[in-house]
Amino acid sequence: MLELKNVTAGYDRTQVLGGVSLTSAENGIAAVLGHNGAGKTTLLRAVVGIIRPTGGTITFDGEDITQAPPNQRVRRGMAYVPQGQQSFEQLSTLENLQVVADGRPRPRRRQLVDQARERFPALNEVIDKKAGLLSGGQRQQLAIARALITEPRMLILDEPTEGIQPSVVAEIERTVTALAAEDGLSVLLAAQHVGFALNNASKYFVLASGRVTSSGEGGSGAQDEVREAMAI
Ligand SMILES: Nc1ncnc2c1ncn2[C@@H]1O[C@H](COP(=O)(O)OP(=O)(O)OP(=O)(O)O)[C@@H](O)[C@H]1O
Repeated sequence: MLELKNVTAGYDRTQVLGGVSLTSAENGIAAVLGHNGAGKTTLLRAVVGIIRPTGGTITFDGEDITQAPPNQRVRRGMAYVPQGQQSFEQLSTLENLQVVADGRPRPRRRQLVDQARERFPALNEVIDKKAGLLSGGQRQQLAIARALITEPRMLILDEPTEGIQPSVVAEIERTVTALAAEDGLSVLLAAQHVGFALNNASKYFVLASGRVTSSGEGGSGAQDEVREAMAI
């Protein structure tokens, strides 16, 4: 579905990605693993079009989208949840969901909001609370729920469980796994911590200094190789 070939990208004169090639997992999770500063966020930004590659190609469903603007990528079915759980802080949880639903065809809006709430039942407990008053875990769930309302085919998550309390982490992990397994979403997940991302991934890519240094099939069997590649 998503394929990167030899992608180089960075900021002004700083090259961060030094020629990255990878392919996503069809109906599964592709995990991009790497330490702080390895280039994971930069890679996801290039995928969603926030920064343009300086070289290489990105194709999505066989179409070259290397230079396509972000809105075109969204229309093609990408949904990006950046690190930091952004939402409208002054709006309630429900209003945050409805704002996204307003961009969908009218007859589907209600159903899309309901489905997102079913995926993240914890949101129902804070449905009228302002998003700015939610916990980090609740905000992360809201951010993913908002992304789901756009009915994506590919969900792109940047460190979705970073800095979140462990009980909520497990819930987010369960839901992300279910979205891939049951809803057939392709998930591209950037993570620093190997455990969940690797165990539930169909494939993994270790990124170090903007290059893929190790890749293979996911699952617990790959732990040793990944830990060695990441020197942990
Ligand atoms: N807006 C920017 N302008 C210039 N350099 C940047 C910018 N954003 C990131 N960088 C640099 O790019 C490199 C890779 O950062 P990136 O955020 O992609 O890594 P990461 O693997 O996602 O790490 P983290 O987990 O800390 O976000 C770092 O050296 C960082 O300083």
